[in-house]
Amino acid sequence: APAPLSPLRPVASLAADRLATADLVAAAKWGTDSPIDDPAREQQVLDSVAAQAQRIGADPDEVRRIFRDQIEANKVVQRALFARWTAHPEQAPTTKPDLNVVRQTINRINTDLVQSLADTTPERAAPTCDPELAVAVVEVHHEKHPDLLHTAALVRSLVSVCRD
Ligand SMILES: O=C(O)C(=O)C[C@]1(C(=O)O)C=C[C@@H](O)C=C1
Repeated sequence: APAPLSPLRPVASLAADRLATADLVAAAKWGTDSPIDDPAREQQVLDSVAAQAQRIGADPDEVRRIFRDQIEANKVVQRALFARWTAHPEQAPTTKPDLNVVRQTINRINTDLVQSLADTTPERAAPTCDPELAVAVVEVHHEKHPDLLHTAALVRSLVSVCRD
């Protein structure tokens, strides 16, 4: 019989999907005046996920904190890619995605991630949360085989998932 999946796998999996969008965001911004940091967009993301959390009975402050980490991790990937493309211009992207389209994808992932956080409220409060989250990260690493940068950023994005 297959081993049971970590209950936190959907959370880790969606966080990984969200981080995969950082490559597209970076490509959209590369060579333009749009900075990696967009405080107005961050505020919009945080207000929107907090409102959704409120509607579905999750803790809005906790969801806000977790999404601050999601955004921070996204910027870690974007900054690393900018540094790589600056040092190795031949690796820079040759096509530029539409940032608004990428943000629509991010919005959909945000919605699913808030739902997964709400669904795992008891697991995230349990003393088993840290080991289960570690297992989930390994499972996602094996499933999606992200590179080291994205796996390191994934770990960064999940630091507030386990409640106290
Ligand atoms: O939408 C962007 O411009 C992004 O870079 C993505 C993102 C996010 O993770 O949601 C990250 C950094 C920006 O400051 C704003 C939002």
